[in-house]
Amino acid sequence: MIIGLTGSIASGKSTVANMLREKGYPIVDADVIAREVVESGSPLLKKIQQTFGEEVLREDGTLNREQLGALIFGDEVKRQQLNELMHPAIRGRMVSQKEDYLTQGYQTVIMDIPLLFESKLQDYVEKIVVVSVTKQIQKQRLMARNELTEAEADARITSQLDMSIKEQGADAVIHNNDTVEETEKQLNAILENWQAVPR
Ligand SMILES: CC(C)(COP(=O)(O)OP(=O)(O)OC[C@H]1O[C@@H](n2cnc3c(N)ncnc32)[C@H](O)[C@@H]1O)[C@@H](O)C(=O)NCCC(=O)NCCS
Ligand SMILES: Nc1ncnc2c1ncn2[C@@H]1O[C@H](COP(=O)(O)OP(=O)(O)OP(=O)(O)O)[C@@H](O)[C@H]1O
Repeated sequence: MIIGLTGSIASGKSTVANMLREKGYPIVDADVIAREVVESGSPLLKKIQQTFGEEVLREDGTLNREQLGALIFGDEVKRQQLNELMHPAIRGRMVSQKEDYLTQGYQTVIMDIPLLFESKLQDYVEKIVVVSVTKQIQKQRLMARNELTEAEADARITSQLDMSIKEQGADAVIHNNDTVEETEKQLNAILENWQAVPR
């Protein structure tokens, strides 16, 4: 079974993915792949530099993530430009990692894809779990984790689809407003219900 794990920024996807990893499920992580495809010296990083300017590179030639984030969150046109450059490469690697895990004999593969709904990737998975939080908790956790101002946090939150739309498209919703223990209980119930074993 291919399970898509999604939610909104700072809703708790990585927290849930880590629980799944500990239980032995293989995880395809779109955010990790998004870092790999722009490694220093990669053709994609060169294209990003040509599109957005020298300032998105650090002196050592690596991507300046804060700088690129400041450019694209809050500027819809630039964000779409970046998506068009990066998403085909990210999708290709996600699919090949998933195939590798299936070949290795795993019965369930988790695809952690923050933009699953925004990028219309529903057909890449069989079941969708949405990790949801209230707007207030989401903003608090995002500001704390990324050391962002309220305006910066708002720009990131509004660059994604509303949580209620994601919940409507989900096969199961995990409400991550309480303790991580409460979140894990909800996760366990879903896995049991779907009889989703790693191997
Ligand atoms: C702009 C970048 C460099 C900022 O890096 P930074 O380290 O600050 O953030 P990080 O990569 O950890 O992403 C954090 C979260 O931001 C959100 N996010 C990232 N990119 C986007 C985007 N293009 N549109 C909307 N939300 C996004 C996701 O919820 C993601 O989980 C980076 O997010 C990026 O390369 N984005 C484009 C690739 C992409 O779409 N990634 C999302 C998963 S496919
Ligand atoms: N139940 C919880 N209680 C308290 N803090 C939590 C809880 N769940 C997650 N957090 C914290 O909230 C922040 C966001 O969680 P996490 O990184 O798992 O979200 P994410 O959805 O993966 O984020 P992103 O979309 O940015 O990758 C982290 O700092 C995490 O430690």
